[in-house]
Amino acid sequence: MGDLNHKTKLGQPALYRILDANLDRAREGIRTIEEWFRFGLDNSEMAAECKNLRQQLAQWHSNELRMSRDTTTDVGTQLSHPSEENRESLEQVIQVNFCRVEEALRVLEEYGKVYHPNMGAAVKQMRYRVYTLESNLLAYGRHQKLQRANLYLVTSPSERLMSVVEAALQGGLKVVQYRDKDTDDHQRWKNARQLCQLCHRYNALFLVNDRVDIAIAVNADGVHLGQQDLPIAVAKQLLGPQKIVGKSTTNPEEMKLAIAEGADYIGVGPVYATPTKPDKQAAGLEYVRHATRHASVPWFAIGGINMNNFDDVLMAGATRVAVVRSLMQAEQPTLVTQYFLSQFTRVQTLRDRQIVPENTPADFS
Ligand SMILES: Cc1ncc(COP(=O)(O)OP(=O)(O)O)c(N)n1
Ligand SMILES: Cc1ncsc1CCOP(=O)(O)O
Ligand SMILES: [Mg+2]
Repeated sequence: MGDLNHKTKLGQPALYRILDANLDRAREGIRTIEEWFRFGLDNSEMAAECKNLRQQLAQWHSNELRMSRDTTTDVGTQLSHPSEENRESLEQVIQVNFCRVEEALRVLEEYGKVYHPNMGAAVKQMRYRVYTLESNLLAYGRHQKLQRANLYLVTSPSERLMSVVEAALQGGLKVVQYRDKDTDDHQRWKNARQLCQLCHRYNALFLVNDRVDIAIAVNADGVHLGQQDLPIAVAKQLLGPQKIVGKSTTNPEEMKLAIAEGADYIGVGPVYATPTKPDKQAAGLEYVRHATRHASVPWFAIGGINMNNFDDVLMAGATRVAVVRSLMQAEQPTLVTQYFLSQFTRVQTLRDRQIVPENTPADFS
């Protein structure tokens, strides 16, 4: 094992060099993450937390530790892995830097215990704060994706399940819900796992209908609950606060309650009668107009929506729509997705030019 307190060529203990290198590593990693919070996300709260962590680390970075640095004799400076040279996306940059910071903090925590009686505990606290920051970032990213999504595919059992979903994702779809009332749990779990991986490959959200347990098992982005399912608070307790919980509503009272209970988004419908939910009465465009005026969370008009009546739903004020058959039964799901998305862009352009008023249903009757 060698002499643990042996001196380096410059007469400094190895411990100092380890602490110095890892304080640098942690601070650099946090700075990299901080820049993204500040310039990429415009999130001052998360940027401030990074700054605070950096400042706390700086307090441990004493002159005696800095003086121990000797890069010329550091055998580690020559060691690099090809994967360190390539970054495929900004997301990967952030992920890699979180790993780097967490590793460096773990090293500081362990060796810090030898250096100063308070260092191990202080760094441990910081490590947990970094974990919290990471999970807040994940939650923030999920909610951003939800905010930006216009089109939502709710699946139905199909032999073409994976290929239809992938085709829609290729068309730009950003939210998918796995809904399957017929299959056994083992197959449900397998489908959900495969769909979850597929959606994440396309940077899309993946939610599970009704089943919190399956959502947890496959690490889905969240769950969609109906009026008869678990309460939102219970689902959030099980899933964790960073996941998305959506709720179906069919009338203004259910909408008010779902929002008060903390739904991250709501389904508004069925707008039209639909064979996908034969026992539900249509709520009509009137309910869409109500949502346009009163919903304070993202909401998706759902039920019987297709390419023919889509414009009516948009003109009633919907800016987000969920469909089952229109995509699941489409011969060319990519093209249908692109069509729906292009119509959202068209109407948004009209709204921006104030040809169609913002958040007010256009009355064309
Ligand atoms: C986006 C969205 N909105 C509404 C529903 C319907 O949910 P629910 O009322 O629980 O009915 P089932 O889908 O479980 O039959 C939904 N799934 N998604
Ligand atoms: C799940 C659900 N919830 C309200 S309507 C509906 C089904 C919508 O299916 P489709 O888009 O095929 O009419
Ligand atoms: Mg349900």
